[in-house]
Amino acid sequence: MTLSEPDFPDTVAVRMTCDSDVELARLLATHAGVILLRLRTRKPMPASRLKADGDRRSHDFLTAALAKLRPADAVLSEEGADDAARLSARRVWIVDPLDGTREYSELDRDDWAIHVALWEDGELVAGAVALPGLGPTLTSEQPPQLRPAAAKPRILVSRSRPPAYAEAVAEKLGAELLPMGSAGAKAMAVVRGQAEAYLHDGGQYEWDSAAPVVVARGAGLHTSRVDGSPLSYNNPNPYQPDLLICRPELATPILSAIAASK
Ligand SMILES: Nc1ncnc2c1ncn2[C@@H]1O[C@H](COP(=O)(O)O)[C@@H](OP(=O)(O)O)[C@H]1O
Ligand SMILES: [Mg+2]
Repeated sequence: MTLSEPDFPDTVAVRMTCDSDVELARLLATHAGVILLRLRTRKPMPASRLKADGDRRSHDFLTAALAKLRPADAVLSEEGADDAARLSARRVWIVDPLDGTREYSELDRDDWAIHVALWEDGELVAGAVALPGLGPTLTSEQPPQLRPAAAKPRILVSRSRPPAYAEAVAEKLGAELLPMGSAGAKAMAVVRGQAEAYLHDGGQYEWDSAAPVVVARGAGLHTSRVDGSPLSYNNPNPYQPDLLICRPELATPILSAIAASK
């Protein structure tokens, strides 16, 4: 695969400044965001085409850049064929080239994201989530300081597929549910103090949560499955159907409410 002309100079710039894995994650996610913003604003096209082109272009950029800049590492991407070599690799980049694909194709929405995470020797060690519609790319190393929590907890859920028990959990906690697209956008809204929790159940894959989770951990948030068990990455089957990211003081109350509501 070759890099397209407008992308190549940026990749050269990345190569000159990318000794740090977290900095590389930040630069790649941010640049993929530029590619996606450009595609979205350049000329009108049907939503189905925009989604397909966005997924493909961002994936092509990320995988070509990683092949060039980290040739010894494996990659697990939502948009690529899964290569079993990742199961014996020490370092695996877990990427979602466009999370919130549906929202990306709705031109007035900004709840979509690019996820770049690095798994090394059994753990997520670095990552970045770009939010091109909103501006910032957040990383596991320099997340913003957590703001004070709202008195009435705000729990983010999928716009299209909220957990069946979400209403019951919210009622038990005296919380409100806020629908939003994209796992990365929801997780970063918790990091940025716009909500207290993100709850998902019913289906998801490792690339949907790897980068959001490592950034959220860097910010001091709780991350787990909805039964409280640890999240684990680079598994033979990357299906990981549920997720809780929340302020640490809400972990026990939310997990108890989930257990009582499921
Ligand atoms: N039930 C389900 N099964 C598989 N993937 C799901 C899912 N619910 C949500 N997801 C994925 O999780 C991400 C966030 O979803 P949502 O916006 O609904 O919260 C989306 O990723 P992509 O946009 O990368 O496909 C979506 O496809
Ligand atoms: Mg996704």
